[in-house]
Amino acid sequence: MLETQKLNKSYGSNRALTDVDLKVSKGVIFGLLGPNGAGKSTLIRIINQIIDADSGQVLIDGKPLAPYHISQIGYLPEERGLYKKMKVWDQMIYFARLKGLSQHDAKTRIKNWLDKMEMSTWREKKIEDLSKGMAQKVQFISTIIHNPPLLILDEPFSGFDPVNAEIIKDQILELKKQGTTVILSTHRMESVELLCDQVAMINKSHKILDGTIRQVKNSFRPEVFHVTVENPVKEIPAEWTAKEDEGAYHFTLPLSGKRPNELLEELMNYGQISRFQEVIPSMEEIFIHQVKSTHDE
Ligand SMILES: Nc1ncnc2c1ncn2[C@@H]1O[C@H](COP(=O)(O)OP(=O)(O)OP(=O)(O)O)[C@@H](O)[C@H]1O
Repeated sequence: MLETQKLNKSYGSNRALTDVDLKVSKGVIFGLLGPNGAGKSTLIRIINQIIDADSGQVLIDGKPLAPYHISQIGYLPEERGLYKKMKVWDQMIYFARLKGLSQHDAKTRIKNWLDKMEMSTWREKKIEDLSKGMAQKVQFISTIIHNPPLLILDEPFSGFDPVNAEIIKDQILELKKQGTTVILSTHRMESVELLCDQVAMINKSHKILDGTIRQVKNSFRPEVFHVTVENPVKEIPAEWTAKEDEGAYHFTLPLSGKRPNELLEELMNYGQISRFQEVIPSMEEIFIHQVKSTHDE
């Protein structure tokens, strides 16, 4: 659906993107990750044709990025931009018409979305009278009202309480079900784990890793297992520093070159094994590890 090839961008002597190659498959939720100042917004602005890259190119469905692609992209920027004096309904009609919808389609879709987002009673309120979360909902609906095949969401959950964040999350999953490709830029790693199929991480203008969540996690497996032995029949070695709890011994062991089954077989000599579970790092742990290790270079 979207590909970037050797994208470069500098602001004066400040490099924001260095040879960034990305491939976003159709219909996936793609997490664009990276610490503050990594270059994510710059990349998003290039895809949205707000700024130009210094070199490299962006392809959408195999075609070089062009002005006609703008109508195919729904973009929720990090800095929200609504007209404070306008009423919710008028604001939405304005955005929908701007995206090329007929008056009739705009009205039908906005009504549906306001119902879905539990905002129907707010349609005559001015934006300035809304809470931050409500205004965020208005902006979210305005972003997706024209059913764009590509959605770019920059921190879509910021400003939402957990209940409303859940509503937005469900809507993003629903859009994915309908075939929308979503690029999600967020610092909330738990949302990334829940929502994303693929991720790419940018740090100091370079892409430092990418792949499916499973591939990324597999490449950071520490090859360590959590083990529990119930009522051991043999003394648990002291160096395993096991914690005892009512006859159950819990400890963590590295594979140390063995295959998991070999380790398990060895452990079975100690008694009933009620837990043998590989330690899989969270995306949060991987993020922190990667950012710190490139920082130390
Ligand atoms: N308009 C600008 N002029 C000069 N430098 C800029 C400009 N916009 C961004 N930069 C610089 O480019 C680099 C990348 O910034 P960018 O905003 O793309 O990062 P980001 O990953 O989106 O960060 P954040 O998570 O904080 O939003 C940073 O060093 C930033 O200071």
